[in-house]
Amino acid sequence: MPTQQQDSPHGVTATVLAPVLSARAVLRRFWPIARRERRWLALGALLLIGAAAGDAAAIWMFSVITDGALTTGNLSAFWVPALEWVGLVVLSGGLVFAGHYLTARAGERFLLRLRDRVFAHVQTLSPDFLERRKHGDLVARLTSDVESVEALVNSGLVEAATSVLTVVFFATGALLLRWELALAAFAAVPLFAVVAKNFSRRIGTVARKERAYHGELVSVVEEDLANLAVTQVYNRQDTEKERLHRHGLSWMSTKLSLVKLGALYSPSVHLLETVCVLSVIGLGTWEIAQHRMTLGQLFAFAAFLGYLYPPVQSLGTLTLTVAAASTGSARLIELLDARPAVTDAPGARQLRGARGEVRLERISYRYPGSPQWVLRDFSLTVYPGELVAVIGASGAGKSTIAKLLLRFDDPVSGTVRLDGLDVRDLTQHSLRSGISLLPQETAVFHGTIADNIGYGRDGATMSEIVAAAEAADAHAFITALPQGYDTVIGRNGHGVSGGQRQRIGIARALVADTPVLVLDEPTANLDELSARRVAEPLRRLAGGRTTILITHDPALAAIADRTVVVPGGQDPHPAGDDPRWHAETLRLPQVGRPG
Ligand SMILES: Nc1ncnc2c1ncn2[C@@H]1O[C@H](COP(=O)(O)OP(=O)(O)OP(=O)(O)O)[C@@H](O)[C@H]1O
Repeated sequence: MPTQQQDSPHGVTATVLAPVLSARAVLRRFWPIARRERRWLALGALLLIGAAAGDAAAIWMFSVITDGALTTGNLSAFWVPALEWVGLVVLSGGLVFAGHYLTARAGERFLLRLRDRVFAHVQTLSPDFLERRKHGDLVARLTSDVESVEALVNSGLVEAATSVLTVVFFATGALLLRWELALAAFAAVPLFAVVAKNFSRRIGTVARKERAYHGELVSVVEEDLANLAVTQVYNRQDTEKERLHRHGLSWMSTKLSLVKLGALYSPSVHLLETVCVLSVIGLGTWEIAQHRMTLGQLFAFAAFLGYLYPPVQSLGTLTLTVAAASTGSARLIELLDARPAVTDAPGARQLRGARGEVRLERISYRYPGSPQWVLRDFSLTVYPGELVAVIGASGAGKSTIAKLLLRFDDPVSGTVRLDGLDVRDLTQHSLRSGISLLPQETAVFHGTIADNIGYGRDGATMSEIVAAAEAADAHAFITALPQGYDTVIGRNGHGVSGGQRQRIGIARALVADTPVLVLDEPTANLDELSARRVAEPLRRLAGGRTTILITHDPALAAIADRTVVVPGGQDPHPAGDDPRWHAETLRLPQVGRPG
């Protein structure tokens, strides 16, 4: 299935529309998720159908009052049917209320479950897969596309059921009153169907464009907000404003096309409806003149038709809902069908109490879709408690080693072992419970500093958080903040410096307290002073743990027990011309415990 957007090598984004799916395909795929809601949907639909039956009976009362009281002037014939009529209105009002509430509740619960399910699936996908996507487009899929599926699977189905049965009630009423006239009126129904089909086809095409443009717009907003500082530094506000405006214009024009089609649909159907009702009144007048019908019956007949056409119209509108839902569903299915790069093997084992021996055995790896080998026959053993610096040219594959160890993907050949166990035989959850990763820039969530440090381990206590912050040399700066550990930091670590953010990351890793630690260029984004300040906490963090320290910084590499070079990459010398790299360090063996 094609993706919604594809980036050309030149960075120009082409919009690729979602494929067309039939209503049946959408239902087959998503109906199982509505399983728990089915009885509530059925009950809601039954109540709404009951309300429609109440309305049909009320119309009958109208005919009784017209013929019994109105045309004869007999007031005593008015009260009983009038009271019955009021009773019916109260009853169907109650049924409408309960029916709408139940179906809406079922719809919302379906929405919640579908969104949870899609998000849970997204969490199984590799970070590389998600990085290739535009985040804004993923956001659109998890929000508005999920809603469009709900509109079909729940509300749509209930509407279809109630509309069909409502049509049956009012059609039966009309047939019972005067079947010849009723058949003449029904002759118009195929006309409604033709109009609805025509509109739904056109709306379907525009809706697919609208969804795609919406995804693009959300992506641009997301990217612009994330990169606001760069925009301001390079004075590119106008460029970004113009870009957002352009995407906004595309979305606006497709939305207006949708509105135009929707707005044209209603009057077209209304015109059709008026012509039908007038033809029936004309025919009915003739029937009255022939004494085959009373005035009350003609009024009731016209009322039945008045109630009959709206559900016919809403069945037509439903085809428009299907068109929109088809687009949203296709985009969700594309995401749901994306297979995770790795899954737990059947019978995968739990890793418990790891000692922390890491062994890469003749690993070869290339990224999916890339012809280029990143690692060829690469081997490395890191013994429990050992701190090994991994260096190499840019692009040599150092970070790739970290990804393979954390099992974001599996090597094409070779084996990654933890404590002698092939990581493919372990559950991903238990494997990752044994390894912490400290990247170039610590990711922070919108929340307090305490929450961000405690993120390392579910259930971490405040005293553990404070102890970790002390060991990470973060306690002093945290307590100097007016709110201390309760200071809220934004998603981008707003309010704390790069070095402080890394120390929060170190504290988080200390809280996690895993036997294996991967430090992926932890000082790369820091100035020399901050980098030096972080070195000691890093040493404390690494103490007693198996640590792989990926770095370009010779001073930081000096804290390692030994250094390993990853061959390849773009730079002929792993550390450039920096004389601080000790030639002998670079020649240390890659496999085997150092003497
Ligand atoms: N998701 C990806 N898809 C395709 N190729 C990738 C991906 N990530 C990295 N690469 C490529 O794999 C190679 C190794 O990347 P990696 O990030 O492991 O290098 P590195 O040694 O850590 O580099 P640096 O020191 O610059 O961080 C590079 O050529 C890179 O372009």
